[in-house]
Amino acid sequence: MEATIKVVLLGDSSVGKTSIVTRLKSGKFPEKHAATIGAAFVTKTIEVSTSDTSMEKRIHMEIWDTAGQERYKSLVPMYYRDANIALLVFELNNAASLQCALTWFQDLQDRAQETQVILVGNKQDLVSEEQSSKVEIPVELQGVPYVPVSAKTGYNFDALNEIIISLVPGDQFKTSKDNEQGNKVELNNKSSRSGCIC
Ligand SMILES: Nc1nc2c(ncn2[C@@H]2O[C@H](COP(=O)(O)OP(=O)(O)OP(=O)(O)O)[C@@H](O)[C@H]2O)c(=O)[nH]1
Repeated sequence: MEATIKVVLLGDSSVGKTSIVTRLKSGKFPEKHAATIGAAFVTKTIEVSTSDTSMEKRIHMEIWDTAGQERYKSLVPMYYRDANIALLVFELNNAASLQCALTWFQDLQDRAQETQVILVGNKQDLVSEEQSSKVEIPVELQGVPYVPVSAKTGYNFDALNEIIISLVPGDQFKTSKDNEQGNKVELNNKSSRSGCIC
């Protein structure tokens, strides 16, 4: 069973969106950092194994990392359009960045109601465990899954992956047979369209 989902990261500049993408993709913390220009795109496949091998799932994630700098803000809606999941990233040591995440949440509610949201508090390595679990989540975000992480140490990335997996709707999964069938339909449509044009 396979599913392809679009995941987008939103949040203030320097909260660690690119570092989270790198940690998700390769399990590493990037040595060099440069502010994202516009947006960047990577893919990552997660294998979900179960005791019944016929039920094994593969999730292909198309991950869009957006730029947090103000000058790119107007471009961001283009990237979260049609996203299945949005990671709203803030820094645990910076309360203003949580307010910025709230602004993105309100934007999504206005323009992308279908997108599922995960609130990600990054840089857990810079605060105490108590501070990261006692974050004052704004009331609007209180029903949203929340996970404190550290892109630097890898803390809680298993939990983040699990939340992502749990948010992929069952009907998004197709068997390879379904996919072949989809391709056949697509080919048939193409040939009938080309017939019309002639
Ligand atoms: N201590 C610590 N630093 C981090 C962590 N994640 C990212 N950083 C640092 O935070 C800074 C910004 O990281 P980026 O990943 O470039 O942030 P961004 O949100 O993609 O920034 P923009 O591209 O400007 O939107 C860099 O200096 C990173 O090294 C973390 O978990 N812990």
